Amino acid sequence: MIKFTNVDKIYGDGNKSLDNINLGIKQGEFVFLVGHSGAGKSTLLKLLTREEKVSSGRVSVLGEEVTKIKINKIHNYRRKLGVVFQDFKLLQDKTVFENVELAMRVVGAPPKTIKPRVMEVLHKVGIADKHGRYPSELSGGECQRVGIARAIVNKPSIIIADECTGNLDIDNSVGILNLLKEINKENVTVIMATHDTEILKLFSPRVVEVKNGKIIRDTKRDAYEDGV
Ligand SMILES: Nc1ncnc2c1ncn2[C@@H]1O[C@H](COP(=O)(O)OP(=O)(O)OP(=O)(O)O)[C@@H](O)[C@H]1O
Repeated sequence: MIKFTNVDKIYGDGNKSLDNINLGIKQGEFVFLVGHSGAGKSTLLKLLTREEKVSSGRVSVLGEEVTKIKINKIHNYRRKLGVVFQDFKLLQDKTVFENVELAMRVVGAPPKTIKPRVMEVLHKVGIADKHGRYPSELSGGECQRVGIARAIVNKPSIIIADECTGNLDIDNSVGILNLLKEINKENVTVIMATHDTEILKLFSPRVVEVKNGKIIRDTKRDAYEDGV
């Protein structure tokens, strides 16, 4: 469960980037976050990852109040999240396998579990045959598959994807979306910020629209008002 309660975010310039956000997301939901550039989508996601802190209000994730997590405990909290980036953020001097492997090493996974798990997720995202390649030897769609493999390898409860199809053509975007849908079936919450209205037509998840820091549309709000 993710819950934003009366959340405001004001950056140093004094403008309200988020204005009284109230939003509840149940475990296992797939939510598209949409809105024009500068609407506040990334800011909302950064409050979840604790890259930014709220100015007022509360954000709770999986029973934890995110703003209250001490700095030395943030890495533990972030293990519950898998983050997928628009620009992939792969290490160029490491192979596909090594990029995903590193995500397991940094959380101290038992060494003998690493290889089988990395290969398992590379199979899942359809890129196992390219495990020895470097990112420069992959297409954009393939790079994003590696990005997703890295995000899921530690079995997060929540996937946060900020414009993760932003650098891809429509075919590759559909492939990535289908992959996220598959992952979502395993009760992983997926929150995906996107500009891409074509993608929204492909299936009907919950759509939350942000404008000038406020939620102006939530296709499932009625259904959730009582529960959250
Ligand atoms: N670090 C920052 N310092 C000051 N203002 C910021 C900062 N980050 C974002 N903003 C402002 O907050 C508002 C919301 O930005 P945000 O990046 O959340 O929008 P967005 O909806 O993700 O846009 P885009 O689709 O272009 O990525 C904008 O007015 C932006 O200029």
